[in-house]
Amino acid sequence: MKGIGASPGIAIGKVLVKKDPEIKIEKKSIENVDAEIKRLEEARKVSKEQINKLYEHTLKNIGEKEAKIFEAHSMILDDPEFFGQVEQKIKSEEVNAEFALNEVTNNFVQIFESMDNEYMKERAADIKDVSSRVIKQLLGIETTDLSRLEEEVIIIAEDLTPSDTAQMDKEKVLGFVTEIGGKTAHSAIMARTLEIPAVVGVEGITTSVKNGDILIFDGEEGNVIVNPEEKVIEEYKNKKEEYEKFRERLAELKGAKSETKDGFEVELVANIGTPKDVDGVIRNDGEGVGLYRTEFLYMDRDDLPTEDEQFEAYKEVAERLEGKPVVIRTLDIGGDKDLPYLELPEEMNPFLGYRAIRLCLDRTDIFKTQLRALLRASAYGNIKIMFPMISSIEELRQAKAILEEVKEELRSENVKFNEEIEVGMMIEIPAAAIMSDVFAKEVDFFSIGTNDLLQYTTAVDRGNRQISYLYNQFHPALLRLVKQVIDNGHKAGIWVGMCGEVAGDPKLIPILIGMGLDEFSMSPISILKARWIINNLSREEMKEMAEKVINLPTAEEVKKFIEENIKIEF
Ligand SMILES: C=C(OP(=O)(O)O)C(=O)O
Ligand SMILES: [Mg+2]
Repeated sequence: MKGIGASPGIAIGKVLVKKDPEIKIEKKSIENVDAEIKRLEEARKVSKEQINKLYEHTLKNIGEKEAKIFEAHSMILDDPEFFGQVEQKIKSEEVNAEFALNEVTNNFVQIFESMDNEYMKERAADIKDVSSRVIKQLLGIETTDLSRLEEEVIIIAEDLTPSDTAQMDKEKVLGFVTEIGGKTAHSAIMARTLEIPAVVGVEGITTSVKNGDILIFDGEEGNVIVNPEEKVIEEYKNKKEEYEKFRERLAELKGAKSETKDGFEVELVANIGTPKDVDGVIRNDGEGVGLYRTEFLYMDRDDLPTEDEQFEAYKEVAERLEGKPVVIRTLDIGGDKDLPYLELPEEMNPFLGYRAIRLCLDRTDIFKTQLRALLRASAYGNIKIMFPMISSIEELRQAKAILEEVKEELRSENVKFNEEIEVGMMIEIPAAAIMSDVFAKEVDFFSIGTNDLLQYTTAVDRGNRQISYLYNQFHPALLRLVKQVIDNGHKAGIWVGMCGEVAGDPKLIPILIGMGLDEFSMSPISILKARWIINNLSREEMKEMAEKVINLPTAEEVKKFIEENIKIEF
């Protein structure tokens, strides 16, 4: 089977299908009401222990914010109103506990879901989650608990939610394969951060394998082989060994310069989502952070993060990077990244809607709080501020004006910050790329966001599997825009980086070197390989290659040209 390679590495092992079993709840009349209530109490107690363990595991391995979800679950389990109603039903109707619990759950869920409020709808999901945990306990149904695995496995699932990936026991999970998702899906980004091999977008995988089957997959190529012959297993074992040797060789590049054979030096930096991801940046010798996606600070919680909470997170990253550059992007919410508690209106075209800088310029309370936190943290390291989704000069000027207001506020309060802080913008909307000569005069740097720039340039939804064949990073239209942005930036004397997935694409890195890109920002796990590639290139030769490539008519031809003409021996 074939999917999209989402996180490099080869996995060989036993399958564990993460499927939630079908739950059938029958109504039964019972004679001993007290015994039934006791049975419910018992199931609640075990569920409580499970949730506490999940909380501890998440707190220790992921973070406080991610653990909060289990705190909420625990509170539901302790809710006297909710469980009081369940007991009442068992008593008055003399019915079994699972039936009573299910009925009460349905009532609550219906009420919450009918409210025109995203936040309450989310709470309905929490209640369902907790209730189904207790019901499974009552029925003796086992579910796959990804944080407590008995043996090493490859996880197969329809999709993995952030809390699934958060719970995973990295020691036992050899990798995962999902039906849903593309290279930029949350689960894919998470896999790369955890450095676990993964393939996404494999249609039909959950029904074609069963627990205990042997599976092989290649997280780079996206190949998945079910129950392979001994010969194939041997072949992949060798491949895996080679890959591991390759990673060891790459490890020797720690501390080396990121420069071409003819001395063109670039910066190889990392994309991160949380302060915890800095571990991976340091482990992989990142030369800084080129994109800190601050959305995650705002997600999976019930209210906005305070200025101090944000300050602590930004400061931690800046300090741990010890003076290396840290580009922090202001809130890029909306599109596929929802914040239920903001109660954003439903939109026909969320990717073209009220989001990112548009939302921030409207909700200046949210924006200013973040800018205050960013500026305060800038006193502790080399922070640069970056605005997402800029489509017009007016937006950029407005954002900068608000930043100036906040600076003035801090000055009047005698709060220290870096007066020289660099301010840049993402180039991820075609209008910004086309106008980059104008924008370049008003910012300190550009960072090209190819994930969105490709989506908007080709009008192809980056997450839609049905048309994913059209979402092609080799599209010459994208490459022409990239070249134009780099040239315009350089003409105005500013540096140009890239933080979309293209920056870490082994086939396109040589072309970007040819175009003169200054900074490459990617998943930490891709950094050393990128350094290897760059160390083996000649800038002069790549200049010519880039020239040729942007004059080819199709993505297919671009890819073929690169494969045939740029050979890098690993
Ligand atoms: C880096 C980008 O931002 P995000 O993936 O967070 O939209 C991009 O659009 O390329
Ligand atoms: Mg983007």
